[in-house]
Amino acid sequence: MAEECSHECSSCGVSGCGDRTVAAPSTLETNKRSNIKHVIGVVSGKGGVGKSLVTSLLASEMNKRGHKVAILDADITGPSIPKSFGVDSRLTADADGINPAKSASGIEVMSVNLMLPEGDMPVAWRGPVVSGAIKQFWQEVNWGEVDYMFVDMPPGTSDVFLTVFQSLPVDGIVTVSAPQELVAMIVGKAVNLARSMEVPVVGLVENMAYFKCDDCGKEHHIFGEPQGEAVAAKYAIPAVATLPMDPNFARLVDEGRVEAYNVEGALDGIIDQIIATAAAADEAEE
Ligand SMILES: Nc1ncnc2c1ncn2[C@@H]1O[C@H](COP(=O)(O)OP(=O)(O)OP(=O)(O)O)[C@@H](O)[C@H]1O
Repeated sequence: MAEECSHECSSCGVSGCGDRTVAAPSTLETNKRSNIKHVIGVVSGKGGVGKSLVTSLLASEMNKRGHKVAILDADITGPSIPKSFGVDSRLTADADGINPAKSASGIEVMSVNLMLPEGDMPVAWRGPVVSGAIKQFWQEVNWGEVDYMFVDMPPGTSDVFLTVFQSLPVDGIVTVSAPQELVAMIVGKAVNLARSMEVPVVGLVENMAYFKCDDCGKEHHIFGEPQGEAVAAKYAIPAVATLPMDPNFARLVDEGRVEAYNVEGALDGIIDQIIATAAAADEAEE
């Protein structure tokens, strides 16, 4: 404990103090038209590794299993979810709040890009404004009944990361990596931050792990040997998935038809783990 302790643990910089108390996160209420049962954050320690693509695919796979699914695009300054799903309709609102957009298969989507006059307008907001927007998406959108909400997080472990974990009742995170050693190390930062906030890490997706040659069928490890299994073992992550580098991803994202991609069961283990984590959370609440 610091020599002159003010008992203000939240503002104290002394590490390793045995008397530190961590304030329980006070999650925000949603509006009366929302009943969001489970929230899964999709994170990556680094930009451009395919986090938004994985968010879209996880949401689509969960939707295909018959669950009601929504995506909150918390990547406020680099929002790409509406484009992936071909959603560009103007949002409507009523006395209760903003109505989310809906994808072709019925996934609800809320993103700052749906509020801009033009999709290519930049969003150069400072951290607190970004955090405020995410809170508004949670509180002021008429989400309705949602079994699983996926939150596409901004890359890295910024203050927005903390906002989401402190304001939304996140059940677990899925972390996305590409197979470079540095990226794997960065995954560790996101995992450790989530754990320090007592949020379980339910899965690791190693994206762009290989490229399969159309002609000979051989798998080429363009970014080096896959290391998802090793990283998952190191951080005790229960489910691992591997996705190839596939031009069809980029094409379907460009066409706004990400839901049409067939992942051929590659994400089943992670989807199962998300459902198991949600069931455990429900049981603990009862
Ligand atoms: N496995 C893949 N095969 C081919 N293209 C991919 C793959 N994964 C992602 N991409 C493409 O790479 C680009 C970046 O992907 P994405 O936007 O999902 O990354 P991100 O991690 O969310 O980026 P940021 O953190 O900057 O938002 C997109 O154009 C996407 O279509």
